[in-house]
Amino acid sequence: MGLLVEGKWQDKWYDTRKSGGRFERESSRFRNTISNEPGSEYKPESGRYHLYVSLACPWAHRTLIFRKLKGLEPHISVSVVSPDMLENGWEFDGYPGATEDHLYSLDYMHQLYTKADPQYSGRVTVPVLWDKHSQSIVNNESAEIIRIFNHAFNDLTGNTLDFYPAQLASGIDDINQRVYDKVNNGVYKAGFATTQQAYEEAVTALFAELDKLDRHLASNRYLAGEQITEADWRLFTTLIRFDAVYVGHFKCNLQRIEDYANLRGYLRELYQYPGVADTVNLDHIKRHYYYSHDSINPTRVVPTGPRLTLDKPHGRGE
Ligand SMILES: N[C@@H](CCC(=O)N[C@@H](CS)C(=O)NCC(=O)O)C(=O)O
Repeated sequence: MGLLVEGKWQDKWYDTRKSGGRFERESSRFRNTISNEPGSEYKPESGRYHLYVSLACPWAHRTLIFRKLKGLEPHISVSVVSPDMLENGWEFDGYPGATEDHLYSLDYMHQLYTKADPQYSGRVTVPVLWDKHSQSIVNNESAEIIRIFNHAFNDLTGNTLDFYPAQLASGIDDINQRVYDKVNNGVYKAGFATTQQAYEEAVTALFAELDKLDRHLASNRYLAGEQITEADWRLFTTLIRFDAVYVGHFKCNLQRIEDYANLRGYLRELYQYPGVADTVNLDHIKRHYYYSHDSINPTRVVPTGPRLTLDKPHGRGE
């Protein structure tokens, strides 16, 4: 675990001293888009782009789901890093279910960042959407990559499924903001807190939001109403990791998703949505967190359980 400083790798854990033990996520640096607009540097073309992901990472997982549901697999290739993120950060080490770096046979993700910008300073995160033509990073912010996947390649794929429809956009944005702050990032704030107070703040806000979402799902099939949207997929990648990792490793243990009357079935339904289960790798998920964060789990022992019920009937149609 570390970061790049002016292009040089340094092995450092998150510094929470200045923020009262609170984990603060750095914003992503590469924020370009892909479009057919005149003057656009990055045009939607088959075979031109490559996605770098970890199957463990909830942010990268969003992009894999959109790649799958939007029919982009034949057009955008993928490399999968090892779940073990150790002193060199994300790497390609032959772990089962991971791949090599299909483009450049690099050993480490930080080498990809310095290929894009030799003076790069900052964290080396996944996902990364890479342009093979200019050999640069198009975007490394998952929230933007899924928006790109949602529409930019529609002419190429003929897939017009829309997970961010204009008439629901402002509602989706509001949900995303709450879910990001309290749930998606909330579990990290709880898990990486280094003071009791910072942990309690995060865990209290997290479960208040989960309670609220569970109540909402008692009378609504999905977060933004009657159709699945981006807001659901963004919540899904945290929920699928929750009982297996966040309850134990990040101490988010007031209750499990399995104990929520509505979130339980909702999670099963999204997991059972055609194609989605193929994007879920629970071995990478458990291994990454329990093995990589040795300041939280110094023995690196990965738990055997829990037994999950993701394939059981979801009952959401009723
Ligand atoms: N805002 C980014 C966050 C991505 C992110 O933080 N990914 C984690 C993995 S789950 C990572 O690569 N962390 C490495 C680090 O922080 O050094 C996004 O959503 O794309």
